[in-house]
Amino acid sequence: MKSIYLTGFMGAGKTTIGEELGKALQLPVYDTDQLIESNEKMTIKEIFAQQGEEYFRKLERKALKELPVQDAIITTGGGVVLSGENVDWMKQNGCMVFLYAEMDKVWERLEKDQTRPLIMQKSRDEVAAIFEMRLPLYREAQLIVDTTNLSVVESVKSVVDVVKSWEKGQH
Ligand SMILES: Nc1ncnc2c1ncn2[C@@H]1O[C@H](COP(=O)(O)OP(=O)(O)O)[C@@H](O)[C@H]1O
Ligand SMILES: O=C(O)C1=C[C@@H](OP(=O)(O)O)[C@@H](O)[C@H](O)C1
Ligand SMILES: [Mg+2]
Repeated sequence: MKSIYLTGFMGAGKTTIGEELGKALQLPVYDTDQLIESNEKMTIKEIFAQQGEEYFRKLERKALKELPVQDAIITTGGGVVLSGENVDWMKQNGCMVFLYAEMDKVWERLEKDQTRPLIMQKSRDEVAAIFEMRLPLYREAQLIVDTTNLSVVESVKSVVDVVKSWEKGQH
């Protein structure tokens, strides 16, 4: 089976839902941010601070391509869609899923977060502008799941359902 790529804005729950999805489908889970942090021996926050966002995006493009395109769950960072090359890669090699959560929900979860450089010290309006700018990029996904009012368990179930029916249509 083709790998499942979870995409969506920061705080949508990609990393959390991906872990549980891996257990449900008995597939290994890889998170691009975690791969980058372990390769670089630095946190995402340190990479942004010391090397800048452009450098991080280069590492992100490389990490995405190193991960298996078969039989895996890949959880991505929210900005992976900023590269059209990444979007093409996910859609051509696997199944790109957009985990949507409303801006209010995202803000509630991340307002106090100190690990995400693009959220830290930003106002709600500034984060909302990034959110709006990215929405059309996430909508490129083959599948969309609205997790705004779902628990992690319910989100996993929804992703399993939509992916299973998508797979049937592939044959
Ligand atoms: N469905 C959910 N319900 C409640 N909290 C959630 C849900 N999904 C994620 N969270 C919480 O939101 C925060 C961000 O989740 P995370 O998985 O890191 O998101 P992402 O990888 O998309 O940025 C975490 O604290 C996580 O526990
Ligand atoms: O949206 C973004 O540009 C980013 C999202 C983060 O991942 P999460 O979406 O898992 O928070 C991480 O890759 C980095 O801080 C940049
Ligand atoms: Mg994450």
